[in-house]
Amino acid sequence: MYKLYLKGGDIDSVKMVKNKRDLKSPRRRSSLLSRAGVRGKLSSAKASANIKVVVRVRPPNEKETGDNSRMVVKVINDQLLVFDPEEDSQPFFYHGVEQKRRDLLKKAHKNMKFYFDRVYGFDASNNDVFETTTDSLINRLMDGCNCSVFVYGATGAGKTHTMLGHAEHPGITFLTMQALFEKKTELSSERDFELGVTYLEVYNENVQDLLNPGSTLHLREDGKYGVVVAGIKVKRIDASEELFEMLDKGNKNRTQHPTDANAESSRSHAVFQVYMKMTFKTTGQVRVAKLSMIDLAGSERGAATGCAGMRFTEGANINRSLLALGNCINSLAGGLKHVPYRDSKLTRLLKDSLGGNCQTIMIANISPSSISYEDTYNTLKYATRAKKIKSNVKKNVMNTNVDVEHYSKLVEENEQLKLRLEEALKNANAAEKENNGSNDLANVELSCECNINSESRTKLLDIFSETRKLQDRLHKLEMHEQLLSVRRMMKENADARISDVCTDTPEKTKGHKRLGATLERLTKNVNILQEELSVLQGNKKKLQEQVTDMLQSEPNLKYIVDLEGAKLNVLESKYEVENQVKLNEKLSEEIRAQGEMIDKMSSLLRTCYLHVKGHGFATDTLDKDYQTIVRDLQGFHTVSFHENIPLPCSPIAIGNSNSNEEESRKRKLNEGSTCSLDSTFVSNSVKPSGKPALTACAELLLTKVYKPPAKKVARVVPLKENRLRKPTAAMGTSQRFPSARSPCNVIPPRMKSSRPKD
Ligand SMILES: Nc1ncnc2c1ncn2[C@@H]1O[C@H](COP(=O)(O)OP(=O)(O)OP(=O)(O)O)[C@@H](O)[C@H]1O
Repeated sequence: MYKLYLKGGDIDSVKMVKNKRDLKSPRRRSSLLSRAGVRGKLSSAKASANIKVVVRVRPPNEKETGDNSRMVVKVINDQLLVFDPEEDSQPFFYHGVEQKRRDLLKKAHKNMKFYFDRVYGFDASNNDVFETTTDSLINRLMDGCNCSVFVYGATGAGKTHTMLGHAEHPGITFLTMQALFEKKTELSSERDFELGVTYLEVYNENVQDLLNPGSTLHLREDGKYGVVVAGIKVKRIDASEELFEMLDKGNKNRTQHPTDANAESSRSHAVFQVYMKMTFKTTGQVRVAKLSMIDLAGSERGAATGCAGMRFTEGANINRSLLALGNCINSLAGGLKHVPYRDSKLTRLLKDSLGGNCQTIMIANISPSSISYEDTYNTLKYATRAKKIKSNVKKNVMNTNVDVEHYSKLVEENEQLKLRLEEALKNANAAEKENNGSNDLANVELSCECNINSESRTKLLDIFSETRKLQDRLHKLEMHEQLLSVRRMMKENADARISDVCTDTPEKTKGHKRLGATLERLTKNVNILQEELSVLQGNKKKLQEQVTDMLQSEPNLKYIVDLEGAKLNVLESKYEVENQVKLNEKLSEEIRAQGEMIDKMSSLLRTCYLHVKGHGFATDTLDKDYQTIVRDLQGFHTVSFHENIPLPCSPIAIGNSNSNEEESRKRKLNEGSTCSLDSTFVSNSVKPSGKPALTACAELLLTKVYKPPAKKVARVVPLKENRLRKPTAAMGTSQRFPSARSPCNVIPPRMKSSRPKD
């Protein structure tokens, strides 16, 4: 029988479980064991493609060391653990005779073997976890790749301890940021860095900013960073020391309630994100990267927390979003095309961490005690499924204006090189003609001491001609794919808008279906194009290899290779610029359309607000939210690092609003404490007065800020008199429909003046 020799001892009796049949068939068991052995060796080679999954077993707490519980997790080595191991066999007597078989009255142990990229036992510190997980992400971030870490597990399993820790044992968030700052200092001579952080929670399907608590925030798709939270304030930090205080402050705002399992149970999903922009000082190349660190709420069953009422509903909501997360993990692991990210806010937020352009690490926390038997088992199964997810990591290198300039320079240089080489070849031809009176190119090359075989030359030129054709096709496909991806992103945004604006109406369902179908089609087309692209890239590579081989055997061909290579470079640069121009056109169109839509929405919002206010139904929160939107329309929408917005933000004049809140906001901006790094709709031109120019809709709202109507004395009107008249054709429009422009004229006097509470 196959045996596994591992550091922790001989474990050939342990099962590697895939499905229930594995437990029954000895043949399948042994084959699984051998496969497991192979997998152990291969895992590191595949780690970059798959989500890295690690498991941390926390030490038992006081309650768990009592008599009523036993340890159900045994760490065998740093990649393997056994769940519910068989206990050392105790002699079992029946009628005074020792039995060979075990006590049949006792429940069978699962004795399941689980492999992960890493397993941490009781002794592992936060620093150990950091060194073997997130430390490796720093270099990926510097390359411009998005990275995510999320901790998963039941309540009290040690998620917050791992993620945040405390002053003596800082968690991986702090340790990672510390390492990030060290790297930043190391690279500061070659790159300029801009760094901003956000900290938010998803509680009962609402997203809240933990650093600036206020109204609920919405999610949006962003071309650069994936899913971002619209309107969230990005806080600039310059040193890791500021971080602990900031996280502590954010944590105090986090929704926590004691449960039976944990006195300080976090009942929300907390997401800490770092946005980083790096500009290379020499080339001007820009890289952006996002690091997300997510502390998920407990995945326990309702019974484990002993919760009822509100807490039970809360638990149900937590489980719903974790269920959605589980469904996404299942779809991704199964390689399905449709992944239900939209089922919850949590999965929308984690979309790019799970299935997108992101290097992801999942840390599953478990308790070793039999008290948490079911939860631990579920967590281990969840983590095993997550291991199958593959992510697509690529570098976020932006083609900024600087890059376009760079390309134009390259085009120019290549053009010159091409001319020079053509000139050289012409001269060589002419010289050869003079000498031999022959037009034979082989002789021409002889004259310039190249000694090129004409057959090789023809072959080489054929290869280059083939490469040019491929290049042309590649360019067309790339352009198509790029535009399709942008369209897909826009459709996703439209889908998000429908979800936010409409209630569950047939129109919404219809709209959703339509958009869903378009999205599916676009995704399919993008995938087809990507496949074709990779085939073409492969062909191009083969041609390049052929050229390299020829060069090796005939170094004299170098002249031709240089000339043809230069031609190709020119072509490539031209295509790059063309792609960029097309993309810019498309994005400008989208921005224009969005601007128009915002104008319309602002107008409608104003009308609605005036009506609500006029009827006396406006609550303080509504007033505040309205003023916030007015301010936001000046240009704080999504998260991005805009070229013209300095960090920390320069003071921004806020139209004619002079409320206290406005003052405090200006003060904050002056201090540079918080900073919205974005400006999707901000107009960059600064008026001579130093005030930034506002968008049309912001101007509209600011100039027409609601002025409350003169107080009307409530008039008791006899019911008959107050009855609404049926509209007739003879009536003017203003009589039939309340006018948005003159709300006070049509608002009937209120019988009772009572301000509604929030
Ligand atoms: N590896 C560890 N070493 C020592 N103590 C730990 C470890 N992991 C967790 N603990 C302790 O266990 C308790 C519960 O941990 P923690 O609050 O991190 O759980 P949690 O999974 O975040 O729970 P919840 O989901 O309810 O917030 C804390 O008192 C914590 O200090």
